[in-house]
Amino acid sequence: MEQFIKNLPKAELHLHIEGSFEPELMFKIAERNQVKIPFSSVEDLRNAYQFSKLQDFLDIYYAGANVLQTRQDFYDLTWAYLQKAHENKILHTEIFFDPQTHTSRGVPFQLVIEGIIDALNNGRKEFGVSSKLIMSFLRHLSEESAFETLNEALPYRDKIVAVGLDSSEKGNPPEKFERVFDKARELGFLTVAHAGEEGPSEYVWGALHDLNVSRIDHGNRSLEDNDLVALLSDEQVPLTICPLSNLKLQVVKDMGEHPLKLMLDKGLKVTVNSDDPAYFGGYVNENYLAVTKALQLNKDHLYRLARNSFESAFLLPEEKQRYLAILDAYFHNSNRKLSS
Ligand SMILES: Nc1ncnc2[nH]cnc12
Ligand SMILES: [Zn+2]
Repeated sequence: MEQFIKNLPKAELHLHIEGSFEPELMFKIAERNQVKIPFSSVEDLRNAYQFSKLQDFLDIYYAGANVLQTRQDFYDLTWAYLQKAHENKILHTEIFFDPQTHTSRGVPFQLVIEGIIDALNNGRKEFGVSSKLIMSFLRHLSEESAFETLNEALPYRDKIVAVGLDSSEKGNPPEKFERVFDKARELGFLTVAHAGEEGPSEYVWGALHDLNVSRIDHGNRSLEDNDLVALLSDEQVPLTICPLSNLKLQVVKDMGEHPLKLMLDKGLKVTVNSDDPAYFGGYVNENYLAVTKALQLNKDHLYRLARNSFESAFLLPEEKQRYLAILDAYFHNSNRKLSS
């Protein structure tokens, strides 16, 4: 099964580029920029990655991002992820970036996005990995700050497919950003939002109704509301599920209790993603493998998850068809080998 997952063609739809910042690269860039990290070694830093809730992680994640200062830094960060993506048989990836994490420290928006875009272009050229960029607003900050960020993005309108919403969920409901999301949609951006990770199922309703999202990031707590489950299933709203993230942030206590299989059984459009792989112990294949082992998933489940990932991507219908044909060929070939 490990081999089947390793070579399974897939898309990744929930990946924070700042969350792919591996300690080794963090130390290298810190040295280059002459910034001090309050840890004596890579191991020391990794040992600090013990979280009991989302906020524990966010505190260390924002501290780590402080090291990033130049266009080259953002290039190196994104390039390192794309190499992992290619190794994980990701054919298409949709990457979140959090501009406010950087602009609030005086790092210009332009330098952040241009470093990322350079690497994405190179990933397309070197690996054939296609990509989209999603600009995420930090929900613990104000509506005004989100509007400022949206304005800064305007020169890059054609490079950003969607806006998203992340950071501290509890106490920062989707409706806080209703007007910014209205404006973003008016400007032609698609919308997504983190909802129902730690926050209640009401936030998933809010993301759907107030922010008009095309996908829900996480959405685990949707299961607490049967009417919501019915709507998500009827409308086939994609959920970008992140199993290792859920375990590390104690959204689930044990992988055996992860609701992913239940969600599939309820007809929800579930995808598997890595969220912040440098902090949560694995890239997308490790996420597939962890749920496969803990929930006894079979190849049909895995095919369904990979299929959902392409179907839920912000790609043109003909691009999706091309990827789905690659996936189908892989799946049929692997079944043929099995029966011969
Ligand atoms: N899992 C997560 N939830 C909310 N905000 C995030 N930012 C990065 N990862 C996140
Ligand atoms: Zn996330």
